[in-house]
Amino acid sequence: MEQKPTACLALADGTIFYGRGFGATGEVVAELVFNTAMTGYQEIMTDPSYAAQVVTFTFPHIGNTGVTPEDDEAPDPVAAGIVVKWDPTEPSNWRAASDLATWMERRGRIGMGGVDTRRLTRAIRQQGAPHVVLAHDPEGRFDIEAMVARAREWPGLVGMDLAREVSTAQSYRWDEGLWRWPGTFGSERPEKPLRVVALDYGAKRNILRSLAESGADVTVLPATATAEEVLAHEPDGVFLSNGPGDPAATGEYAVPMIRQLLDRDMPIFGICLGHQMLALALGAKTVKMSHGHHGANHPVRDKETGKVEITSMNHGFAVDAQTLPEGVIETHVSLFDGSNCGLKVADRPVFSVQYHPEASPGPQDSAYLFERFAQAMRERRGD
Ligand SMILES: NC(=O)CC[C@H](N)C(=O)O
Repeated sequence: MEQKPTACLALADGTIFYGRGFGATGEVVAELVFNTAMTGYQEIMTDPSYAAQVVTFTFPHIGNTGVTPEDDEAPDPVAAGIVVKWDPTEPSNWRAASDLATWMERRGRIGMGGVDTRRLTRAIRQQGAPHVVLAHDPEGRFDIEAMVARAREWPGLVGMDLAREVSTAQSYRWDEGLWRWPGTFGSERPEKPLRVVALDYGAKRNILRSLAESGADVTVLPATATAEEVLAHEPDGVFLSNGPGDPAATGEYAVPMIRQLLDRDMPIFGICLGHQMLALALGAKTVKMSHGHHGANHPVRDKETGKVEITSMNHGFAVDAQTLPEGVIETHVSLFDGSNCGLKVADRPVFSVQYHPEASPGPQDSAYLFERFAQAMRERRGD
């Protein structure tokens, strides 16, 4: 006998997908994106950049390795829900502290299995990332009309400021301990660590970890910190993190703050949302992409060396390279669609990338960027 569907995904254009629910019950409205990574579902779901987004994975087996707190990029999953091909099975992994469905249930995240994710991904590619309602009800009661209407009425991510919502409320020192993640200088702290202020717009832990591994003492400040508050820490450099939502919607706090930092000779490094906000502060514009880039094997060309990096990506907005002002150089481009993937300010230690060099999940080709930032700070300090 056919099982009654216990989960339902309604797209704003009226397309309906049915499946089996797992994780939490309830309903969420969000943007739907597809991610092509074959591993790293936990890092993806806990990446705060996925706020207000439901993720469908093109890889069919999600949940096989369970979840472990060590792989969290934030204390809780942030993606609004996930849609997968096969129902998650019992994990087969000695590191697993929980299975995916139980973890999602405890943390209020909805999952839906048994979906033709190829068809769904094709729909996303054709129409752009759609607005959707994802619902899980063990009784299988779905008010389809109301769900479609809710998806239609949802305003979407353009103009949505989410960075300050997911940011830390209090400043803190990143102190996970290098003994746990020995990096380029082993388990020893450097004698005179570089002082980095990291603005948290939804920062992933592995970015803070990577900064620490490159020899930095990292202080994390809330998204709305002022330039005075940043400079009060006497940093050797300032890091602008990844994060959710529309970069242009941070124009009231982040962009003017970054402009003030640019007036100093301060080394600045930005990743993803940080890259986009830096571009805005420099006078460029950002645009919403059709369905964005979400995966762990995106090729990017370094325009200066010609070298190709395989990168991890997660973004739905992009910097419009045509709008970069004089003196700001495009350093990296996507080999998928030619979109901007990096910039630097000529003759200044200010640079940023659209992709994720912290490789969590994903390849480590771009780890050199953390060292480049450290080098820029050492030079400025005269080490
Ligand atoms: N990972 C990120 O920082 C994403 C940046 C921005 N929210 C975007 O979708 O483009």
